[in-house]
Amino acid sequence: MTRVITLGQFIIEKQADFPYAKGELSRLLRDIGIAAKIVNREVNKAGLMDILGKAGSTNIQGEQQQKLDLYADQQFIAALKSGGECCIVASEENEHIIRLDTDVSKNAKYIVAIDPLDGSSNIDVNVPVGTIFSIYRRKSNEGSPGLKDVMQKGTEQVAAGYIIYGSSTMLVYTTGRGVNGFTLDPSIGEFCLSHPNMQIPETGTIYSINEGNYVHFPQSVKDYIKYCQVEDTQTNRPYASRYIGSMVADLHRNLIKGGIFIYPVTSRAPSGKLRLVYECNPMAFLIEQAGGRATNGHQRILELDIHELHQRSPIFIGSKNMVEKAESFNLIQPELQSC
Ligand SMILES: O=P(O)(O)OC[C@H]1O[C@](O)(COP(=O)(O)O)[C@@H](O)[C@@H]1O
Repeated sequence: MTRVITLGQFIIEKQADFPYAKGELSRLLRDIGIAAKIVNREVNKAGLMDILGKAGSTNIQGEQQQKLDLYADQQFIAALKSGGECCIVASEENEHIIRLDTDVSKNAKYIVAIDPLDGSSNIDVNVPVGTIFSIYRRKSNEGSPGLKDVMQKGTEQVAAGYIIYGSSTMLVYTTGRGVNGFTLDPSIGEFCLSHPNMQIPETGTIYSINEGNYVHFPQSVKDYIKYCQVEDTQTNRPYASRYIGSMVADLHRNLIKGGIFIYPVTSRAPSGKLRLVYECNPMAFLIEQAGGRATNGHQRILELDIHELHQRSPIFIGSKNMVEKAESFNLIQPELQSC
């Protein structure tokens, strides 16, 4: 009989990999797991609860906030606050950083950047949504931590991952030593190791991009889409077009099957749509740890400088060979691309 390894057990066992670890990161990952279970419970019965639909407010991105966006935001912040291992949260749903200044948290070592509910446009239609998280070690030793502790390059992340609320609920994360996936077993209320050492295939036959924006894409992106659609059995083309509209769900599929996910600049979104700090950086860290590649068309996402908390970036992410191929279409500096 195969041994069931729960997330908690796995985290403790892996703690030995970090000579300096005193359990804080383990406890922080545990807290994220707890909040994920609470959010999962509401997502699963969303149709029965007054939790679908708009909340009537907009976030800093000018997006209509969904009730579930706010619910998930509150649950993750509450779990991180009571856990005491996190001193600052940066969330898609909050314009400013949130200082968790309880007696315990204010001296905590870690910063969490989070997209509490990714794929908001899919909430009401029962299509998989997710949560994306990124963890940094606090830089400032004196005084209270601040924005500069959050505005670290993606290369500084100590851990990152996502939760996908789909046909099953999974938590997939990395601490810089590979990627592991855990499936929630509702009968015991535990995330159990189901996908050890996940590796994204070096190449694939799936491309994910919102082709509804085609007319707004730069010529180089249009050329790459055409390349994906050309008949060529040698290279298994045409590729299949798959786009769920939840970054977590599209990347989870590509992580398992191989593929490329693209959200480029467009004439309507000259810096792209997805947010660098809590969407692009955590997914780039995870996909790179699984053997893939993530760039803004020419520069590694993880090396991009952070100027603003809710900064956006174009992203080309997934199977290494496919991203390199896309880059060969002269995907030059985003701001220089004519749309
Ligand atoms: O509808 P579009 O423009 O294709 O955008 C879809 C993308 O936007 C997102 O929904 C953005 O995330 P949020 O739902 O967290 O705002 C991604 O999950 C998805 O990949």
